[in-house]
Amino acid sequence: MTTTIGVLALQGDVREHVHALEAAGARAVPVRRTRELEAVDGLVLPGGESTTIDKLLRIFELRDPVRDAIGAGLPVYGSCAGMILLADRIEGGIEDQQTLGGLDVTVRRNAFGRQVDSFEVDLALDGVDDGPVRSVFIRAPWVEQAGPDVQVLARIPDRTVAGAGVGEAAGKIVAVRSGRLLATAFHPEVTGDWRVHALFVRLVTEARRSQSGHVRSL
Ligand SMILES: NC(=O)CC[C@H](N)C(=O)O
Repeated sequence: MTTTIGVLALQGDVREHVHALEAAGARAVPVRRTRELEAVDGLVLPGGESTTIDKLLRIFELRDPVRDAIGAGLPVYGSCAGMILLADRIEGGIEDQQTLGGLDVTVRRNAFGRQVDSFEVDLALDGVDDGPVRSVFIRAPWVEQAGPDVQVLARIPDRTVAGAGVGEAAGKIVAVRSGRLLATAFHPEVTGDWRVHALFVRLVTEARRSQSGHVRSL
């Protein structure tokens, strides 16, 4: 059976993730309702605006169901705003901004500066073979602090990039994994290189297999 992955479709670049997931071999469906959430093997939280997605999650009454699903072990990949939503702690959020949480990291929102400070860079990513990944940062966060169980997959290289505050950015963590949660500060869905999505599809497929194995062994 094909792995089905939902893309939270409240705001952000939903279409790009649907396309990337399908190119990486999964079936991809938009998720706006609880019953749609219940039908997926994994979920992508897209790039966009974390403050808006946070508000819409509450309006659509999806915040608690998504939090519960994460707590129950649903594999989730967050890209940019999605990384912010997965973080347990946030710096630079607006008043009352909440995250879904699950990932033991502190993210700094808009860490690289403003929209004009957006940039691209080639990153070596742990778990992704065949060379560096072209990584697009658009008003991106970085991970300020990661807990002991969080695996760092990529950091900003020393020689770097255009834009304000970049000296400070060298060495910052921009991709992490913890159990079934994966997050990148950048947007692999816009580059035509589907290796990060393929990594997530593998993670979801393995989680599904180990679950059905578990059910069989009961
Ligand atoms: N490209 C993005 O997803 C930008 C994230 C945005 N700055 C936020 O705070 O949500």
